[in-house]
Amino acid sequence: MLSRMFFGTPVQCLRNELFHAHKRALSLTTTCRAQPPTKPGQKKTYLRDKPHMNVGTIGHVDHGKTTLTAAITKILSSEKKAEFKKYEEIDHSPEEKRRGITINAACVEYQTDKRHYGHVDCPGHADFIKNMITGAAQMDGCILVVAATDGTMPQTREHLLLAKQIGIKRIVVFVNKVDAADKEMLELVEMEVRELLSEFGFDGDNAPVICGSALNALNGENPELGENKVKELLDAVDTYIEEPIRDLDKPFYLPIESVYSIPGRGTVAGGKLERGRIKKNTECEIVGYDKRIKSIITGVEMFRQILDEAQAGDQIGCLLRGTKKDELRRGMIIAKPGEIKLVNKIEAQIYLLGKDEGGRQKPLTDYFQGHIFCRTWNCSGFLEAPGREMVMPGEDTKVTFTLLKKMALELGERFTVRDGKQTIGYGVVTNILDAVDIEAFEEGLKKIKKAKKKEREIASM
Ligand SMILES: Nc1nc2c(ncn2[C@@H]2O[C@H](COP(=O)(O)OP(=O)(O)OP(=O)(O)O)[C@@H](O)[C@H]2O)c(=O)[nH]1
Ligand SMILES: [Mg+2]
Repeated sequence: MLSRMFFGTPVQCLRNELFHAHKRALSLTTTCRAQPPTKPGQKKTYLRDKPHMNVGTIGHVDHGKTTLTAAITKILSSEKKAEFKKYEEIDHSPEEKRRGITINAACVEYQTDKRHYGHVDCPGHADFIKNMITGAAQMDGCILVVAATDGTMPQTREHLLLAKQIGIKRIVVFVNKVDAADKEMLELVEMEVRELLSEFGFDGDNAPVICGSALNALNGENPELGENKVKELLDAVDTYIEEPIRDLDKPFYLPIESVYSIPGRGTVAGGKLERGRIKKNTECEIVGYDKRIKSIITGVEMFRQILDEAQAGDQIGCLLRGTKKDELRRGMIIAKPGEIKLVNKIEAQIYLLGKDEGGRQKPLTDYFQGHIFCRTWNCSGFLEAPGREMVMPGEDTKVTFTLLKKMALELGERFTVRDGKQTIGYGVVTNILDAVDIEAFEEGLKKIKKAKKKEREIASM
């Protein structure tokens, strides 16, 4: 039934549309684990015979994350455990840009003997950190790529900080470009990476560090540095990155990562199911950015295959009945109706990064306007630090945040604070406060700012 709804016989063109839409939103690739379709044109059903995990490549710009991702799929494709994804297919295509979606973290699918993986290739440039936050938010563990020719760089640090902040516990390191590096540098780079891991609270002493060449692996050259090292890396990922305990028994909770529409069929929202299970024909509510929208999930898919039941940890697309694409946006949450409280005022403990950690030069004062990034959403808000004149870089303190929109935000959730393009701190929600009227708050704020200006003018007379 579902396959007919998604791909009924009159809709050959929609199959293509869905294929591209999936490629765009979830970049779904292989079908190697699927049960074969029973009728031509029918979609395959996902076969859940191994644990599914989400990993990805992080690291400084140009250190070889996309090359490594392509090399992994190439090597596993020879064992029919992946479909080879060329470098150009993984990197952000003009198609993606033409369709007007933000440059997205690409996701490929592969499997080892032990596990089935969704792998996010995060863009490395600082401008793309916003997308890195949403892409990385889906990972259970990461592969940190560090070029032996450069060693650790500013974005190596920033990605490690974000990885820590979104709760990643274990990281496997791939020291790349060994083919082009001075051999004496290798030991130094390995030491430097281990130190950096420890500095950010990872187990720098025991994290596996594999030194190789993604380019050699991709080009089928020099197997000692290429293919063999990529296999070693995959073994390390299989053994060192632990399977997270999934919250299967809680009500479902799906932060939306991407939204697209299939003409004539409906709207599909994609993302990682954080908690619970979803079956088709489940009632849901889509909440966030001041909105609550009722809908019914009429179909669920993962990697272009139908799911009888999605489980926490799965990277899925949900077909939503009667919901328009324009009503939805990345960052909203699909949840059980009535389950989610919309919040615009919180108390939080924040840590403001010091100057030497890439943070602000100046202290923060009351009513500083920053941007909060949490799960897949981001929203502007005003910070107040009760009882304090200012918060210095390098300090941690209790603050309140008033957000401009009502969002799904829970006690204990972690978030990043950014000032423009700069990450300036991170925090954890310690209390949910009653929602405030934002218009009245902004009016009040104008008056306070005016009064403060006057005070300064009088003081300088
Ligand atoms: N010599 C050598 N070059 C490599 C290796 N891996 C990647 N490169 C080259 O390094 C450049 C950057 O590689 P990418 O894979 O695009 O790097 P990236 O980390 O994905 O870059 P961003 O996504 O822009 O951050 C390309 O020219 C690659 O061909 C390697 O193992 N050896
Ligand atoms: Mg890349």
